[in-house]
Amino acid sequence: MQGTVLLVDDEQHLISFLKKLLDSEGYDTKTALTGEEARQKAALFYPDVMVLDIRLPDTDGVELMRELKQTYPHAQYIMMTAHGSIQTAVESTRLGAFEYLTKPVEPDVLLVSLQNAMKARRLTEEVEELRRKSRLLPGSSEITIEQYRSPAFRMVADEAHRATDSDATVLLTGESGTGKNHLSRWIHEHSGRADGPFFEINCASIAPSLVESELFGYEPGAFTGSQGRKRGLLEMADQGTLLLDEIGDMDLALQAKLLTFLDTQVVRRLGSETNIKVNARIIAATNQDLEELVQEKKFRQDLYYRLNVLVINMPPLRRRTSDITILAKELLMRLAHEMDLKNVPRLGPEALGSLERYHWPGNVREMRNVLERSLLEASSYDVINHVALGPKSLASFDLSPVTQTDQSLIEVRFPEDGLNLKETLNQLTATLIKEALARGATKKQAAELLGISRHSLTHYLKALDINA
Ligand SMILES: Nc1ncnc2c1ncn2[C@@H]1O[C@H](COP(=O)(O)OP(=O)(O)OP(=O)(O)O)[C@@H](O)[C@H]1O
Repeated sequence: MQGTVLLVDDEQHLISFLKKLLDSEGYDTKTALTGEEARQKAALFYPDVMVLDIRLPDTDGVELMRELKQTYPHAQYIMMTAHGSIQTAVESTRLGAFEYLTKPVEPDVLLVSLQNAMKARRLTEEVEELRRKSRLLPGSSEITIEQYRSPAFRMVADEAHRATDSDATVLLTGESGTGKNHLSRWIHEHSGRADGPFFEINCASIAPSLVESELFGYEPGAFTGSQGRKRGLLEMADQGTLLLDEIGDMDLALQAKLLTFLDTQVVRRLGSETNIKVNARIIAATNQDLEELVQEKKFRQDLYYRLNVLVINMPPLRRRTSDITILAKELLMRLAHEMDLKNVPRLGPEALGSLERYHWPGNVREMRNVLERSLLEASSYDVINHVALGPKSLASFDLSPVTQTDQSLIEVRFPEDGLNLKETLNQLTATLIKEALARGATKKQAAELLGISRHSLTHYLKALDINA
């Protein structure tokens, strides 16, 4: 389809003739005989281009354009005028009309004008999209997940590939900063919807009532203070993807509305009776335990089941130690780009060792911050020899089971005569390493089980005096 056009003129025969002409050229053509009808049709169909007669029975065409432009600023407007009102038509271009045509309108002239207006319409959309992308994530089109080799992340990559092959709703879980948002973009950009829009909303950072109007949109007067008309993100994400970040924080009443949307793919703006069919893929993300929230009655069970179809669990960075070198390179590349550096800095062996030994409570986000700080503090931008890790480095050691399937707990015996943190953690590290050596046939496998590099394993064996 070429796009949606709204023709507004009170001459019924002219409108019928033009509609036939435009339909045959592949446009989705809507018509209106009055200003009031034009307002209603515009609200229903969001035309890309509106062709307005300057003289309408109930309103002045230029006034109508000025009004519509406020609600639909991205649409393009073509004015039609009889000879006597050319001055007014010229004035309309000053107010933002794309062009004016004099009556009787030549079909070819109208078609060329429409084609150009459609092009301009698409261009504004593309510029908007580019602006949005560059604001959100520089170089987002280069997101890659193939380079990460840790077993924990390979599982993620496999699931992500599965997600690109379907339109199913995806649930991304995992600690804060593990890259859920990042992965959702990858899924979008590698799915059949890559040419469609990607939008996101964080359900925790704005008030529940606002989340609802952002998602579903509204009509004038839908609630106190609502002015104008707004399309919701679900509508805007048509043919694309919408990320609902922090879904665990979504209000219960809104959860019910979301569930209805997922079942029907139909949206109704607040204050409207009209159903709008939307084809948007939903990715939901959370760092909370939704099952626990269901038990606490803070999350609807039916919605949980509905979301729990294609679940991708992002592993914390401390379980992806063998990815650290590559991830650090990737982050440095992005930082260098953002800081306009000529070369991408390298990491010295000592700095890399520190990154691998650290436990990353804030995950990838923390690593990015650490590298940024180190870059700012570095004396040269060629090699970073030192990374400035936070004081939390050891205190945040993860005591939960190493794999999801392995539910066995590790007991820590606290010394009676004091709680020496370093000693306790060393004891725990040694226990884990011995267990990994017993389970893995080779040192390489043991290192993989532990999620660390062979180099780090050798370091620990030596430092903790373990006989392999
Ligand atoms: N593979 C990656 N390569 C480069 N940067 C990454 C990667 N993964 C995550 N990041 C960066 O790390 C930061 C945190 O990632 P992201 O926002 O995706 O995490 P999140 O899990 O969605 O966090 P939260 O739960 O707090 O919303 C972002 O700056 C993101 O660009």
